[in-house]
Formats: sequence, structure tokens, C-alpha cells
Amino acid sequence: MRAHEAGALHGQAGTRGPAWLDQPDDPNALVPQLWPATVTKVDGVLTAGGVSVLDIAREYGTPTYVVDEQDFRDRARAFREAFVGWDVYYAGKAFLCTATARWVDEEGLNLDVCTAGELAVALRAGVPAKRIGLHGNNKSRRELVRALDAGVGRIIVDSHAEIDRIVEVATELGVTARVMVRVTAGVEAHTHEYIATAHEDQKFGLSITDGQALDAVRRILDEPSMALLGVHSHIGSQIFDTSGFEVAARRVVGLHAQIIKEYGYTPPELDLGGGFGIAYTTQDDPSTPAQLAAGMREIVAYECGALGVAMPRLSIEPGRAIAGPSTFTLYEVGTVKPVALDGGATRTYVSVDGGMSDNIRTALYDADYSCTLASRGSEVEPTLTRIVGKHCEAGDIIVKDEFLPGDLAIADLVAVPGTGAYCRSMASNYNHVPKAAVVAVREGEVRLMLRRETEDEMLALDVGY
Ligand SMILES: Cc1ncc(COP(=O)(O)O)c(C=O)c1O
Ligand SMILES: N[C@@H](CCCC[NH3+])C(=O)O
Repeated sequence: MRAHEAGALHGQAGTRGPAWLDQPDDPNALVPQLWPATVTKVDGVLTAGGVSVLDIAREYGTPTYVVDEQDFRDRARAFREAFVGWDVYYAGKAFLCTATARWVDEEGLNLDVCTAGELAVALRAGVPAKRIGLHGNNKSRRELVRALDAGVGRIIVDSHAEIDRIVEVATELGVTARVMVRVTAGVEAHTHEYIATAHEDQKFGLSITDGQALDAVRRILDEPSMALLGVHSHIGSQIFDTSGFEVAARRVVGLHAQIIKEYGYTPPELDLGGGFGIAYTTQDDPSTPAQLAAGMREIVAYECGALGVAMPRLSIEPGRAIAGPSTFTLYEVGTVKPVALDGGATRTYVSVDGGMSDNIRTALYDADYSCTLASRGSEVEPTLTRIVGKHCEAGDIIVKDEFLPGDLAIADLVAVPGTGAYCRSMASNYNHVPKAAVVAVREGEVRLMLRRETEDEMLALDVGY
């Protein structure tokens, strides 16, 4: 368990926060492991890729997601290099636009998409269809037609109904569908219950335990319009305890060997999914790609050896670990409100110009984030602060607890790191708030990746009645 999961509160001078959150000696200082590689403070002002956040806010407004392109590319490359000989699929659901699709392609990664929309982005970015994998527990016929017509390299089958659908579409198109079977490895991954996917009682995959996975394999092997690449396991997301990956790897290698023994067919591939955790606060201590690779290699090699089968071609699908740490969200402060708590403590509520529409993770998963005053330095004593959004919802919290300078004021900029994954990609228009812009910074230049949505664009959907 990570320390902050204990969730205890403790008293500070006039404030109250979780036990794990220490009052920093210098609230202006950045905790390096929480920030993209090129982020630093220059005279108190946050800069990324050599660009000041003051310039970004002036030119692009707030809230804006700021992506450190070099950091993103370096993380992608680190996975490719650590998992040399394996295929690394970037899980586009973390954050996909044509720029990130192009970056991962240029860095030698493949791409995992899970809807026709994500597929459209990947194809528009020029990612070769052969290097795209299609996921999803309810792929529509239309999505399958698009994927098979485009010639995607693999489709990860999630149900028996989907096998029927693929057979129909592949037969009509006269193509062979290259498929993997998503299996439920029966692992209780240590993460939030909403993002654990390998225990039996959830919607993804076919169970190894009750034999459905093996039945699906049998059906696929009997189907002339399908080619079985292998089995696929993804145990969940934001996972630190590598034992979950190890147990899952053991079980899927076991199934792989069973397919060889029972059906006399050797699947050429095996996918162990993504889910590698990142640091959102000082309490998180993620493994490096090299550590993950070493552990996973060892376990797969050992299991294959023990079962007397050759190592298949292996693949993984990291999303968050590539996109998450590369990005921070820049907000402008609109109101500052001290709120008295029971027992005489106070908490300062700072409202910013975004919220759960650009980062739903705190509300959805009770996620923890950190932040910093980005537009200036301050010598004022830090105070326990909660960063909240502008939505009509008491749970519209972005950062539950952080020590920020006590003189934080209207028009200051604050930056929240670790927002590159599952923030813009899960953004909504709640309260008719337009979706925020995304910019890339690199070597002193800012490039717009996704422009800010406009009110007119939102209103264009409202065709009247
Ligand atoms: C099938 C599959 N692969 C890969 C991922 C990527 O997970 P993460 O972003 O945690 O690496 C997900 C999301 O959980 C997923 O569902
Ligand atoms: N969206 C989740 C993770 C689910 C990943 C997709 N299967 C998050 O923000 O942590």
C-alpha cells in the first residue's frame, strides 16, 4: 500500500491535511519526479521546453494542457528500448491526437485504439494500419468494417458475440482478420476498483478459469476468416505492485501452452497489456521501463521454459506511463476562499477556470494530484489549499490537498502535473464549458496540438426544435 492510501488526516498549524502530505520548506520548489523533464522555474516562473507559462497563458489562454514533447518522446523511446524485441503499443486512449500518434510512430511504437474515432485519428496521422491494434468490449459492425477495410494489424476479441460479428464482416470483405483473445487472468490488481480489469466480475475479456477463453480460441481456429495471433491480458491501470503482472503473465503463458498442447497450434504472439503506474504525488514510486522489462522478461522466459514452449513474440500496451508525466495543466485562479473546518482549522479553496470537465480523475477515482504556483515565486508561508473547478458540483475538485503560498491570489497561474493521460481524453462539456487547448512545447517553441473548443462549435450541435 502506498502511504497516502491510509488517508489519515493530521493537524498542522491552523490547517488539516492528509498524513502523507508534508509542509514543504520551500513551496516554490518543484518535486522533480512529478514534472516533465524540461520543466523548471526561472525567477519563480514555471517554464517548459524553454517556454514561460506566462507566454503560454497570454497566447493560448487557460486552462491549457502543456505537453513537453521531448519528455513524451523520451518515455516512448524508453519503453521501446527497454522492451527491445517486443512490440510496444502506445495505448491511445490515454491521449490521442494526430501529433501524439505521429510521435509514437516516429519513435518506433505501434498504436492501440479502441474505437472508430481513435482509429480515424491514427489513420489521419499516417500510422500504418498494420501497426494498429483495435480493442473494445463492444465493437460495432461499422467499427469492424472500418478496421478490417483499413487492414489493421490485429483486433483484440472480447466476446463470443464479437467473433460472430468479425466472421460476418471479414467474410463479406473477403479478408482474414488477425485476432488476439482478451482473457481475464483472474488477478486482483491493486488499484482503484473502476480501473482493475483482470478479476472475474467485470466486463472485459473472456475468463481463463471458466474455460470461455479456450472456447473462443477453438472457435477462432476453426474459422477460415480468422487468424489467431495469441492471447492478450491487461490487468488494469495505475498499478505499482508488479506481482499482479507476474501472476497474470504466468496464467496467460499457461493458456498459451495449453493451446499448443490441446490444439496443436502455436500462437505466434502474446500481449501482457499496459497499466504501469506513474507518480501523481510524492508518495508514488513507479518502476522504470527497464525494471518492468527485466521483471516481465524473466517471468515469461521462466514460465515458457517450465512449460516447454518457445517464447512467442511479446507485446505490451503502456498509455499512462508515456503520456501522463509529460503534461501539466495550466489554470488561472478566479477566487480564493478560506473555509473554517471543524476544530478551528481552515482550508483555502482556490477556484480555477477549469475543473472536472478537463480532469475528471479526482472525482471519478478519488485520485490525488499535486500543484504549484506557476506564475511567480512567493516567500509567504504555505497554507493547505484545495484546488477546485468552476462546475456546479461540490465534488468538482482537481487537487484535494496541496501546500501553496498563503498569498495565492486572483489571476495567479497554477499548474497541475501528471495530466497527460486520461484528462483531455476524458474531457467533457459539462456546464457547456468548451474543451481546453493542448499545446506542445519544445526547444523554446510552442505548437498548438488541439485548439480550444469554441462556444459556437458547441452551439452548432444544438439544431433547435
Ligand atoms: C486493453 C488496454 N491496454 C492498455 C491500456 C493502457 O493502460 P495504461 O494507460 O494504464 O498503461 C488500457 C487501459 O487501461 C487497456 O484497457
Ligand atoms: N481512465 C482511467 C484508466 C482506464 C484506462 C483505460 N482502460 C484513468 O484515468 O486512470
